[in-house]
Amino acid sequence: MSALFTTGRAFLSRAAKSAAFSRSLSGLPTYENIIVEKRGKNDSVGLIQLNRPKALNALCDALFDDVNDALDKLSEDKGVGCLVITGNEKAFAAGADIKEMQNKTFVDCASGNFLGHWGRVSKNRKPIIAAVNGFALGGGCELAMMCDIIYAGENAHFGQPEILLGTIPGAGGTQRLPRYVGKSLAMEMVLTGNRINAQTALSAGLVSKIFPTGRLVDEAIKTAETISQNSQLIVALAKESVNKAYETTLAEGNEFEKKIFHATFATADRKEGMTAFVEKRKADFKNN
Ligand SMILES: CC(C)=CC(=O)SCCNC(=O)CCNC(=O)[C@H](O)C(C)(C)COP(=O)(O)OP(=O)(O)OC[C@H]1O[C@@H](n2cnc3c(N)ncnc32)[C@H](O)[C@@H]1OP(=O)(O)O
Repeated sequence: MSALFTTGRAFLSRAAKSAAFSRSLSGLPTYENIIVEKRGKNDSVGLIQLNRPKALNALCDALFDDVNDALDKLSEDKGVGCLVITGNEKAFAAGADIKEMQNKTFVDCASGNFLGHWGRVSKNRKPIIAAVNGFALGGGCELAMMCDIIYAGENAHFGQPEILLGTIPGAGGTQRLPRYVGKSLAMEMVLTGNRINAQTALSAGLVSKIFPTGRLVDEAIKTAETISQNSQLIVALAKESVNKAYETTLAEGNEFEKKIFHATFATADRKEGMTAFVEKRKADFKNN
């Protein structure tokens, strides 16, 4: 399988430059601005690599359409249990495409719901890990925060520099960043445009682990593989329940959790998990 992937990768990077939405050797579509592969044991991890290196992966509309389409395809794939989004070693993403935004008017933004389609990332039912090397600025930082777990490479830098462009974060930065790092640091970042490095991001709780730059993606894939071995059904419920903590009161969140917890007892996977423990064997989840 790994030989096929090597071939597939070489093919993808050439194909990605030519026709968008054609089919690759692995059966996944190829895109103009991203590379999509399946990795890990049994192809259980969907890897999306942002691929506009000359523009430091600036998030133009077309790139985000590619990301949304790939997420849809990977979500429909029953063999894929977890997704990883990454960039390259210099940049995860340097933000929304400033050149594309430069001449937009208020009417363009409001009538076209500018950036509205970005929010689909956070609505995906499968868990998503952001593997961030280099710059994660503006929309890049916001994209990482839409994911469920953020791992950073040692050279990662996070920031919300929109203030320096005369605007404010528009894809969740003012809402998610304070929830991750607290009000004071979030305010400092949003009001000054200053960046934080990987170490600060770790101590502030924005990322959960730091890895050497060259190992980051493999480590993210390893965690994604571990998640993929669990019941996809229960993983989706667990993700929904954790995310509730950011959207509701403690009392409502606890109520929601209890209902979901009780609901797991209606699944075959809950029965299998507990039976496997008692029988001292590995659980064989069927996602039902
Ligand atoms: C979501 C919302 C609401 C807002 C946003 O995200 S606004 C954007 C926020 N991001 C930024 O303000 C970062 C902008 N970029 C930079 O400050 C720098 O590029 C850098 C510090 C990340 C890296 O500097 P470096 O000197 O290493 O590289 P550059 O020569 O500046 O860039 C290389 C190449 O990439 C183009 N680039 C970089 N970022 C963007 C961007 N966000 N949009 C469009 N293009 C971008 C840059 O223009 C240059 O290309 P050219 O040489 O062809 O101009």
